[in-house]
Amino acid sequence: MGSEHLSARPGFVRNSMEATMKPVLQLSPMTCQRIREIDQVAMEQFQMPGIVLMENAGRGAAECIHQITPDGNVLILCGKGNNGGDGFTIARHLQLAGREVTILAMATTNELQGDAAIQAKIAEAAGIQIQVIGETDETELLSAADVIVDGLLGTGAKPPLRGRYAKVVEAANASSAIRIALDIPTGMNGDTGETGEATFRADYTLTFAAPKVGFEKSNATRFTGEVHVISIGVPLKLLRQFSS
Ligand SMILES: NC(=O)C1=CN([C@@H]2O[C@H](COP(=O)(O)OP(=O)(O)OC[C@H]3O[C@@H](n4cnc5c(N)ncnc54)[C@H](O)[C@@H]3O)[C@@H](O)[C@H]2O)[C@@H](O)CC1
Ligand SMILES: [K+]
Repeated sequence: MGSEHLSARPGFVRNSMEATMKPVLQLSPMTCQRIREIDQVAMEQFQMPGIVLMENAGRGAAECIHQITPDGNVLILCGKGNNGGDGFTIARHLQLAGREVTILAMATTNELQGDAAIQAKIAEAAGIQIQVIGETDETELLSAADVIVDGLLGTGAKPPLRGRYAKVVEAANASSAIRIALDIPTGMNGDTGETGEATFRADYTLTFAAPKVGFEKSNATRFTGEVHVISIGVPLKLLRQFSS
């Protein structure tokens, strides 16, 4: 029986956000350092490899993006670290959901390391279109996008933005696309909420594990937009250790 008949059956749970499980415990806002301790404890005490955390983060963020913007083409900006790794992961899950996805990477795949390099290689093998900054007309890509996802910098970076990051952020802000930031809007200090001259102005920020304390500072919401917390799949016992 084709799937089209399934959805006609009463009570059929459509494959939507409601079907996604949410942790029973929401963590209060934390500093970037405290968040990185969660990742460390998850890896060292709970034997969770970093790539598993990244896969959970990326899949959860992709589901949320697909819910917020059910259609339109998606341009994912990927930095050189694990924030970029999340972007490569998201690309695969959105493609799987039938979305048209393009990646604009700040570095070539062989310049990446660790979990980000793994996710980038998987995206390459999956045939996802990856354009590298400087080797493509990024303004054309940015102006053609319906949705722009900011996977440039997360908890591992502090403004002011170096190199081409500021130019890409300003071009993204000038576009008419819906803007979604991963973890922290690039250009914002996650602990203080301070923003440099170039800060990604997000309509939504999908932040991992817990909100960042900087999001509560004055005028931070101008750059975070609506904040959604995305689970990275760490055990409830770990969340309990970190909930004040
Ligand atoms: N296992 C984990 O640690 C997980 C981390 N996650 C993601 O990983 C992110 C943290 O990743 P990283 O620690 O690799 O750091 P980021 O990816 O935030 O940034 C680090 C990279 O940015 C560059 N950089 C730093 N400051 C800069 C500046 N001012 N201008 C330009 N470039 C700058 C650094 O050279 C480095 O290449 C989180 O924000 C989250 O998105 C999630 O995947 C959840 C799991
Ligand atoms: K970001």
